[in-house]
Amino acid sequence: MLLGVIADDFTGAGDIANTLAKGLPGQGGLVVTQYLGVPKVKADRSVEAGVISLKTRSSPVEDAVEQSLAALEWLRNQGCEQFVFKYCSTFDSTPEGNIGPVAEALATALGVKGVIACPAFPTVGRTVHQGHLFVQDRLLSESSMRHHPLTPMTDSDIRRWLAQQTRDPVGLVNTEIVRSGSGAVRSALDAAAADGATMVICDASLDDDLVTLGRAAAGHRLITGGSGIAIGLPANFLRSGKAAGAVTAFCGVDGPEAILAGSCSATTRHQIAVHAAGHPIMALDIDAAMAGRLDVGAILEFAAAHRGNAPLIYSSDDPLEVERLQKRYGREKVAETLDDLFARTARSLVESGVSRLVVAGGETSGAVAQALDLDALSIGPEIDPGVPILIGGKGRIALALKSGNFGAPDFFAKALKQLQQGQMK
Ligand SMILES: Nc1ncnc2c1ncn2[C@@H]1O[C@H](COP(=O)(O)OP(=O)(O)OP(=O)(O)O)[C@@H](O)[C@H]1O
Ligand SMILES: O=C(O)[C@@H](O)C(=O)CO
Repeated sequence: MLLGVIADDFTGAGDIANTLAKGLPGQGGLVVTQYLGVPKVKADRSVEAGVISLKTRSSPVEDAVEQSLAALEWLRNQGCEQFVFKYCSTFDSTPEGNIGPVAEALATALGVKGVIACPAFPTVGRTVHQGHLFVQDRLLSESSMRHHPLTPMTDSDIRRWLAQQTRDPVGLVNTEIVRSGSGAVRSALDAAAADGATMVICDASLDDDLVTLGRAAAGHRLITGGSGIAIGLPANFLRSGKAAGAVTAFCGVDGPEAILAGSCSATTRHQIAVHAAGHPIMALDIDAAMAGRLDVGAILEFAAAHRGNAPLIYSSDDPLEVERLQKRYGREKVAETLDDLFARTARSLVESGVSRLVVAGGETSGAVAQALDLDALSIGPEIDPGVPILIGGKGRIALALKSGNFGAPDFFAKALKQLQQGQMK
């Protein structure tokens, strides 16, 4: 294994696994495996990039640091020479963490400073200018991320946001330097390190900027960012002859299906509305769930009754209703109860024969994937930007774990079809 990725959520892990497997057009990517949690056994020797999915984005800081260091240790033991800490392209975090504390702990363990921090993912409209993060044509703090249930993003100046979470000062490499080439970026990172910065926000608004950053990162022990930061990394390993690259055949999975949505993002709620126009949907009663009165049996009956017609079960709601529930029961308690509900539902669905499962939301996907005990997933073709088909488990389950904000309006129906049909990549 050459490259090790520590991802702070499960959908983000799939996102970067997809980027590494694809590589640059015409150049190809790496042989990638996505692990669910820190594996207990050694990796297969064929794996060139290992992506460890953690569920640490919203966990207490100390837990996030401990789990990330455990992941680093395992990846080091597999021989990795470079490590990526993958977080969200909308920089999901709170003033306490977890991006800053985890990144500084990894940097200390690896003995490095002047580390790239770049959440940009231009394909889905996330760009960084003078250290400010944009979602399409809006500043992050003016996008729907302002109302995120767990990590409301109220400051677009991610240098200032990150500085609240870090011990060391945070540096900036702006667009002018990035457009001057990888040599200029390397010098700027060295200068920031000499000034004491561990984390250095790097501007990027085009894939070409990310390719430049990727080239500048060749030989760096640690890189941090969204999946975009990985665009240029496979080429470094292919160019040096260390990696042979990936050619993978993928066959679809034919079997019963279900869709679970816990994301409350505007994108997911729109996708649910589009799906509802032609398919059965079931809204979960959160008050009943909080009172322990929500029966998984009723969800299974709904899924079984609508087998073949893409049944969707969701908790997703608008910001006002989310706020009401969080005020009434407490944010953590709601998240814990819904994670548990989705986990039990997914396990029962798979036990009842479901073998194609689409899940919306990083926390929700984490709860589901952990409940299914899948260990390692292979990466299939991309459904929409940032969302690959994933295959795993003894019974061969096909999954699409969708980040809350990703996917076209008709994502749910399209994903189920692609999980079934498969295609060569
Ligand atoms: N009706 C609801 N009321 C309150 N909270 C909810 C409701 N439905 C879901 N939630 C909470 O919202 C959170 C959604 O997080 P999740 O990571 O699954 O989606 P997301 O943040 O949109 O996705 P991503 O992390 O991929 O961007 C979960 O913690 C879930 O418990
Ligand atoms: O970077 C992103 O936006 C996604 O991969 C993600 O992490 C959402 O959970």
